[in-house]
Amino acid sequence: MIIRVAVAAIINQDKEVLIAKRSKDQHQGNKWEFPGGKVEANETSQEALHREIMEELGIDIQSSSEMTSITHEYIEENPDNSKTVILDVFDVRDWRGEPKGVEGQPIRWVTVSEIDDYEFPIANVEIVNIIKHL
Ligand SMILES: Nc1nc2c([nH]c(=O)n2[C@@H]2O[C@H](COP(=O)(O)OP(=O)(O)OP(=O)(O)O)[C@@H](O)[C@H]2O)c(=O)[nH]1
Ligand SMILES: [Mg+2]
Repeated sequence: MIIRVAVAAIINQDKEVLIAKRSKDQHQGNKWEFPGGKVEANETSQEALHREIMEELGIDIQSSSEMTSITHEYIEENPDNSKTVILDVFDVRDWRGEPKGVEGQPIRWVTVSEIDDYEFPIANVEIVNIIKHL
């Protein structure tokens, strides 16, 4: 199974990035993530980004730019549960509204020097590296 995912590196004027905690029942549960979700059929990654960020954080992205795209294969003990994710990552600096954990998920603004204190899915290593060097 291959799934395409649109994710946002939302960066504020203090150069902090917004992270959210995945619930324990989700894939890669209890880890921190960059908000976003699966791209649906008949939707571009950017459209999915805007939709997911409104659903999860209640903010309206005004502009976004492509940051990177990462392909990662999660291999599970049960091969039926293995999946390849393609993360289309966007740099977001401009939005309307105040981000909230609409789905009850904890959210946090973190600085580059704090980011290593948080555990992310392995596929996110490259994203974290890019953010550190912005
Ligand atoms: N949102 C998000 N998903 C990530 C990240 N890194 C990463 O490997 N993923 C993987 O991407 C996949 C899809 O993300 P998701 O669970 O947010 O999808 P979604 O919002 O549509 O969720 P849903 O299926 O509950 O409706 C998951 O398997 C998740 O583990 C990340 O930083 N952010
Ligand atoms: Mg999601």
